[in-house]
Amino acid sequence: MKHNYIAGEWVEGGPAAENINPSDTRDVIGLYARASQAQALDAVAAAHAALPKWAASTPQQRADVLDAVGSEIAARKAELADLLAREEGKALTDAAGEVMRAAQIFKFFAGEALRIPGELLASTRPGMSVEITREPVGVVSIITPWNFPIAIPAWKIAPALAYGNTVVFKPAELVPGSAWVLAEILSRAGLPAGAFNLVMGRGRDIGDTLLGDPRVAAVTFTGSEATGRKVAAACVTRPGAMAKFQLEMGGKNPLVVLDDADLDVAVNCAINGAYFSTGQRCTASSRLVVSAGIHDRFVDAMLAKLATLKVGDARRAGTVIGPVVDAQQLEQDLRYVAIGRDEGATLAFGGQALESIDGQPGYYLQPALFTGTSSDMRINREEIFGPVASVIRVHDADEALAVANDTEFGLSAGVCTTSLKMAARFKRELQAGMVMINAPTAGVDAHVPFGGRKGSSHGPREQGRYAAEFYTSVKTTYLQP
Ligand SMILES: NC(=O)C1=CN([C@@H]2O[C@H](COP(=O)(O)OP(=O)(O)OC[C@H]3O[C@@H](n4cnc5c(N)ncnc54)[C@H](OP(=O)(O)O)[C@@H]3O)[C@@H](O)[C@H]2O)C=CC1
Ligand SMILES: O=C(O)CCC(=O)C(=O)O
Repeated sequence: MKHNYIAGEWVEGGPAAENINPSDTRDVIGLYARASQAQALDAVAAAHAALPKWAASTPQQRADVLDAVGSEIAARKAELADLLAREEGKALTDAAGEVMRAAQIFKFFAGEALRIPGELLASTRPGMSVEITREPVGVVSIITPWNFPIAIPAWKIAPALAYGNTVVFKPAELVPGSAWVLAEILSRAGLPAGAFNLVMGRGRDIGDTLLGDPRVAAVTFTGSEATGRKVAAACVTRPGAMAKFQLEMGGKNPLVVLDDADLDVAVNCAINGAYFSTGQRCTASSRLVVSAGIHDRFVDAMLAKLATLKVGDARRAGTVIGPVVDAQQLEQDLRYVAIGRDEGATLAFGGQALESIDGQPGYYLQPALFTGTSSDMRINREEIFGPVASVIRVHDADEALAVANDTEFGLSAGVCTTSLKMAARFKRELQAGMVMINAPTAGVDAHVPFGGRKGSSHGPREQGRYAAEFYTSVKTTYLQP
């Protein structure tokens, strides 16, 4: 059994949870401990005790730790990609890309640790100077979802440590394997005991401690909107000081295809954005907003391409779309397929669950495409989080923009066009944190800000040097010599 890592020790105890392979549900990857509330409290206490030491570490010490972690992840790319594909169901090539992204994120923040910025300004008062510096926030609780089992933990843990904070990390219950390996790598990287702690276990069991303990100064969360709201409420209603918090939640991301788009580019963007990683990305293009002049050609080309996408075991060569992550998510996807039909949308492709492929029982779903949909349908308003996308036909660019922005979310939005003028207009007017022009709405660079507007995100951006806004506390010092 794999144990939790608290105060520099692998701590035995607690019930075990099975980690199941969604491509073959007979395959138990391993047993992982579920932390108790007492263990979560121990982890918070350990992070709190380690804070003075790690906060006082030099930029070079921090850079060395993060660089070593990045190097080891990269060196073990094939092994970690295989584990990730096996526990989450992402196709192996996508899993390998995610592992390398995690390695690059640690390397990036190794560099950032060496250039923590400050400012020196003249005061408005004679003889006075004003210095602006950044200090660690303190103990950070990191709560991550199952859909990016190593990249999302990396883009929260690496900046937290780079800026001198200590960490209590709770991965999603469904994917403890990648998190455990990451913790094992961190445990040998040169951190003081307690600076990094892993508590696997269910959010509903240990969440209260990770959010409510007054020694936790900040909480960073990625997951569903419903849980995000609970996290926010707990951070502001707890006794004593409120916790600083950052939330990355859902998306209902539009990809607009205008009449002048290059058809191949548009179809490739839509297929990648809507279906790769089994559509289980908060940046997925779940709404394809297509103008009338290209609509029929686009739909025909999508149907032809969909027929070529191989659904199967995530680790088998040739698989493009792996299984859905678990039975509950599959049920949710199928429920939305039924809702779409009931709402009068045409199911133009897929949407059927396949109980097994090549004799392997798994959570397989044929990617689904709805046509003839409208913006007010539930399938176009609620996050489905599976390989299910809808086409919304519009008359022109004005209507496309109105429909694209007609959502309570605002994470990513794309447009396919060959017109520079249209590209500039959509860049300006799309209400989203990230705009993709002739590129899929999903799949982002590791060194630039990530995050959204409206109901998708709350708090400062993640990633790139913008991560400093969340993981540091600004101090303004007035100095009169
Ligand atoms: N936008 C995004 O990036 C994502 C969106 N989703 C959406 O969320 C739906 C449900 O997926 P799910 O994984 O259950 O997402 P959740 O939002 O429930 O889980 C995200 C993380 O929060 C933890 N958590 C759950 N409850 C609490 C709590 N009360 N206090 C503290 N932490 C908590 C979870 O732990 P545990 O795993 O133990 O429950 C997990 O680590 C999906 O169907 C999808 O629609 C899911 C993943 C990512
Ligand atoms: O699209 C990406 O590269 C990142 C998506 C993501 O972070 C998410 O789905 O949670």
